[in-house]
Amino acid sequence: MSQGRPVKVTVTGAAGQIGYALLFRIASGHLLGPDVPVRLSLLEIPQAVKAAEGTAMELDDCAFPLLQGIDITDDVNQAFDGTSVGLLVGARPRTKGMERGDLLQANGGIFGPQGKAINDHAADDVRVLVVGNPANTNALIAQSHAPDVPAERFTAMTRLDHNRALSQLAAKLDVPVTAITRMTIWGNHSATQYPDLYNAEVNGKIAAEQVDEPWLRDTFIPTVAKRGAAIIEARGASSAASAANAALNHVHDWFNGTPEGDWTSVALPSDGSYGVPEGLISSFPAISRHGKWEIVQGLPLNAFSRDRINASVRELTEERDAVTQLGLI
Ligand SMILES: NC(=O)c1ccc[n+]([C@@H]2O[C@H](COP(=O)([O-])OP(=O)(O)OC[C@H]3O[C@@H](n4cnc5c(N)ncnc54)[C@H](O)[C@@H]3O)[C@@H](O)[C@H]2O)c1
Ligand SMILES: O=C(O)C[C@H](O)C(=O)O
Repeated sequence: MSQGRPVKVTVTGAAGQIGYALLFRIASGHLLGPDVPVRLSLLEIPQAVKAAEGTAMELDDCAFPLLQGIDITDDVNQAFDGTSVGLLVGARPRTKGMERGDLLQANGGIFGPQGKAINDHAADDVRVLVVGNPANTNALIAQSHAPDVPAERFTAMTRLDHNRALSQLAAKLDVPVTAITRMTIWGNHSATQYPDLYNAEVNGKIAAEQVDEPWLRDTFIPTVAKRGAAIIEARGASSAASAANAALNHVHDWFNGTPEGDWTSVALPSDGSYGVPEGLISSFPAISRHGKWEIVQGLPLNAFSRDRINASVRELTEERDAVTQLGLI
């Protein structure tokens, strides 16, 4: 039986691919838990509101016990009024031949107004996941417009990369994904991301010691880092269901905690950890305790790892400078 007051969850881009893969699972309890009622607030651009209404009709037709209302709007302030969870998905996806950073001009302008609306209208406990690409820098744009909201409540999604790394390593070693712990995606959700097998473990032993180095460096890392482009090549469109799944994993763990002795990957505003410049939204190993992400401290980084992380952080710094030049933060 669903208990208590519903948690308001705002999803932008509700009429899009990811939105369609996400909303029914949120209403089924996969976001916050099987006993947490939700109220959905769907934000779309005016010309897509009718499509969002169609999705809402289907949500109604599922008669979900946990779904206690759906609001649909093109008004950003109304969309975030009283919201506790913001899933900022609405943004243009890249197409074949583009890098995610090429979307900065097209999408960057979306996230400032949404950050301000969150600042002015969201609930005090609001937590935000930015999915729209380039996700890390779009999260920085949104966060920079919400000075009254603790910075760490703004995150960007690298959980899809994290899940991809688990899947690739499991296939290589012919183990279930549940045999793998302590996986980390460092840096930017881009081709410079660094999936770290020197701290990951398979059946309790360091992963890097169980694979050959050429495979690790020349196959595993590029396969994970460029998986988004491979999906676009194969599907003719960017990832949707796997992205929605990762968004659900991210928020579910944020609210419910990460497993004891393990961690996940979250792009968070840096506090200077691991030499990542303060304020950059970069992916770190993170645990969730009492609804708060904490960066896992003290992991050893060899020279190779350090170089890879530095390269991705350099890209994030360049993106931050670019959006500053554009007046977006
Ligand atoms: N971070 C990740 O791991 C990850 C994974 C997959 C996709 N993505 C990104 O997620 C975004 C959405 O992907 P998609 O496949 O759903 O795209 P899509 O084109 O299918 O849907 C995007 C939706 O956003 C809406 N939208 C555009 N501007 C908006 C605004 N200002 N407010 C509200 N809604 C707005 C559009 O009308 C559209 O319905 C893309 O930028 C894509 O690159 C990120
Ligand atoms: O690669 C993309 O453009 C979509 C998304 O960021 C992904 O990683 O699948």
